[in-house]
Amino acid sequence: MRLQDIDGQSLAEAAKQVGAVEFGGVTADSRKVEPGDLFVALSGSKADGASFAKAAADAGAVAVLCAADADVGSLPVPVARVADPRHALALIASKLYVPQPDTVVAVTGTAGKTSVASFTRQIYAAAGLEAASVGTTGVISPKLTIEGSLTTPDPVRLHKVLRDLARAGTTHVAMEASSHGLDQRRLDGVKLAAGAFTNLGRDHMDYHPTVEDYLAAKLRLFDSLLEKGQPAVIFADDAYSRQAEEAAARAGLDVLTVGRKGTFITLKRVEHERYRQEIELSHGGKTYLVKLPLAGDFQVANALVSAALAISTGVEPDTAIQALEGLEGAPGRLDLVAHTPGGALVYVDYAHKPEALEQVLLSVRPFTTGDVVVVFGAGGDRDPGKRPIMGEIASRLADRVYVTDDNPRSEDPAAIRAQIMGAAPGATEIGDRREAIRTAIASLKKGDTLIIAGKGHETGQTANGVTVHFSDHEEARAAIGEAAA
Ligand SMILES: CC(=O)N[C@H]1[C@@H](OP(=O)(O)OP(=O)(O)OC[C@H]2O[C@@H](n3ccc(=O)[nH]c3=O)[C@H](O)[C@@H]2O)O[C@H](CO)[C@@H](O)[C@@H]1O[C@H](C)C(=O)N[C@@H](C)C(=O)N[C@H](CCC(=O)O)C(=O)O
Ligand SMILES: Nc1ncnc2c1ncn2[C@@H]1O[C@H](COP(=O)(O)OP(=O)(O)OP(=O)(O)O)[C@@H](O)[C@H]1O
Ligand SMILES: N[C@H](CCC[C@H](N)C(=O)O)C(=O)O
Ligand SMILES: [Mg+2]
Repeated sequence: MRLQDIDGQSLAEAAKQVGAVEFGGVTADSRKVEPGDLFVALSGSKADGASFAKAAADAGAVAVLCAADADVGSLPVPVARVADPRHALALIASKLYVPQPDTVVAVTGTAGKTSVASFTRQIYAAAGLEAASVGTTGVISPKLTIEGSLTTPDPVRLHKVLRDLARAGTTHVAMEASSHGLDQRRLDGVKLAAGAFTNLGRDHMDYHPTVEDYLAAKLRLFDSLLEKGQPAVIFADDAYSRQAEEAAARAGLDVLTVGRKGTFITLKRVEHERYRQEIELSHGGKTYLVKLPLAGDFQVANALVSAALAISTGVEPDTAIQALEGLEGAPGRLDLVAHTPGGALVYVDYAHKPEALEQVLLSVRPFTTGDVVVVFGAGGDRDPGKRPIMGEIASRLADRVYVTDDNPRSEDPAAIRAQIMGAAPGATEIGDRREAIRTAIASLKKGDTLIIAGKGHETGQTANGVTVHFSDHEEARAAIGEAAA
């Protein structure tokens, strides 16, 4: 491929600068260059790709693409300069690694992305379509499963995954659009059929300087990635729904709102049962009664967003809504691990940010006849501001609180716990997560509900650069066995 083969103004000038150089692949990582590749130098949070341009050329890169002001030194290969190298990288990857599945939808929001991507995949599958989801828990499809790493993979990996899925016969993909992914242009170049917004809360304040910046990154999905007239599904009952609706309307999208205030799918009534909920909703002038086999108010929101994404991309409304009755929760999202022999419920959940913790604790209260108990911590090298907020939420909404370690990464675990404990009067501090889970489980009485929050599907715990195997599911089951023995 040559740069001049790629349509679009953004690369026209660069194409002139490198001439008719042919490249067979593209990468932004000098360590992954294969002979014949185009190397794109990105200025990142830790390193400046420009300083690796020489190494890339030495490894066989045939040309280098970089920012207008990048200092790549003198190189034996042609150099092209563009205003937005991350956008260029994504665009080039999208042209090189083809085809893409016919229908790709993306969901953004602080919480619910993994769940919505999973539910939408399940609805497509129930409609008889070959479907996949791509996100925090990896790539999930009938033919290709890849363990997760980033929520939104880098553009080169993403486009290779989309190509592999398409080649394997996948026609429908639901993917997560993280704020990092949107900000870093990882999804530019994906031909999207629809987008969705779930909610906005506190997250990633170590990356985004302000909440406005964080919201703006999320809204790139609507104002930069979708095309006029395409569906924008918006959960209508969040504090930021209005802003999302306005942005989508300004971009000329087809705004479809869901929720109690929603007009595309209107939520009329919810009745909580222990592990499931009965919901009444209306769509297109018809009323539906759905038995949603999941606990948690927030799962109703996620289910409605997913149904709307499926309907707006061609699934029959009756089929999409009927499919909600068969949904399975995404792994580690309010995941019922066990009933203890003593009559308590134990859930593993991925709430690692304030609003998620608040939602999950509120969600289990209606069916908890005893105490709500929570075990949680906070990850190191991530926004420290959320720690006291989560401490306050836990002590306000749970009856017993155990503060423990999450993934301390490079931080001192005791210092992280102290920041939570300072805002959680009455909480018990147990650094060792295994011991915290055991102590919490041993304390359970009939009717209690325990939430082990923060790590969800994760199977490792990272401290001081070392990751050891650790699964909240396994630990909870082992502790229940021990308590019963
Ligand atoms: C802060 C952040 O998002 N960083 C991501 C970003 O790195 P970066 O662009 O800042 O890269 P950098 O390390 O500074 O290096 C700059 C450039 O030099 C290149 N380089 C570097 C070294 C070398 O020897 N040669 C070389 O060419 C790098 O490949 C890169 O192109 O781009 C990289 C490639 O795509 C990502 O792997 C990396 O994710 C890091 C590992 C990460 O932890 N990201 C997290 C925070 C993240 O993205 N999370 C979101 C949201 C999660 C959620 O809420 O669900 C996600 O989507 O997963
Ligand atoms: N719609 C929602 N509103 C509020 N909280 C939610 C919602 N959906 C899920 N949660 C909470 O957030 C946690 C993570 O959910 P999920 O993985 O679906 O979201 P996500 O946006 O993909 O999160 P992450 O960015 O961490 O991957 C759940 O375990 C639950 O505690
Ligand atoms: N995608 C999120 C996941 C956090 C999960 C939590 N267990 C933690 O380690 O902080 C992040 O990397 O910030
Ligand atoms: Mg996710």
